[in-house]
Amino acid sequence: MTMQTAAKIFVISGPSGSGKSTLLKRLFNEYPDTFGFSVSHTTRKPRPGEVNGKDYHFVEKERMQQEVSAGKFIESATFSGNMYGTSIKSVEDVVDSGKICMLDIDMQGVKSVKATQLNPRYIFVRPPSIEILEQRLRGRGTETEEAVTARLEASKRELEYGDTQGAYDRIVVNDDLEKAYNSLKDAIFVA
Ligand SMILES: Nc1ncnc2c1ncn2[C@@H]1O[C@H](COP(=O)(O)OP(=O)(O)OP(=O)(O)O)[C@@H](O)[C@H]1O
Repeated sequence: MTMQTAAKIFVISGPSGSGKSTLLKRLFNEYPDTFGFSVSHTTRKPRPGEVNGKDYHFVEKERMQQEVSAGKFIESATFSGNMYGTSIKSVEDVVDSGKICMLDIDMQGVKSVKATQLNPRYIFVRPPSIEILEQRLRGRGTETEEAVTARLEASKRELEYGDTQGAYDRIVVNDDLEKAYNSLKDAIFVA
């Protein structure tokens, strides 16, 4: 059975630790052929086994800088000297391949997508509270104390924006995972 979706592109946003990856992982597992992620660009060198156009679009720094300046990217950032980013075209490529594109991006990315013609549906993944968000971030054990503090600080702005009228089409509260997952599917699929 093929199910109809409410859009061809979904933006999934929310504070770090709110559960975006957890929910998307479940979705991709349950519907392995329906959804896709866009392929990011990077200026770092490919690692052995990495395939250009599949793992990343590997590009020269000068070219990527030009394309970022030309507004061809939804988001871009530099980590330890290497640029990373999501181009508008990489999102369109997923749709052209017949898949529904899932974009996991932050608030700045959301604002940037809103300035494009992509016309996605916007879903906000909200933690039940800042306290629980903090517990989960610490529980994940992937961040230094400094990074946890920075993410919690950023989450305040993310939550504020999430509460802004019209910022998102749907809010998924990630308290009980099962309920949150059903609420996500409800936002994606058309009955
Ligand atoms: N409903 C839930 N109940 C309890 N724990 C949860 C729930 N959802 C997610 N978690 C846990 O919270 C942590 C953060 O979740 P996850 O990594 O999916 O967040 P994220 O929004 O993708 O974060 P980031 O933006 O940093 O990638 C993980 O350890 C995950 O297992």
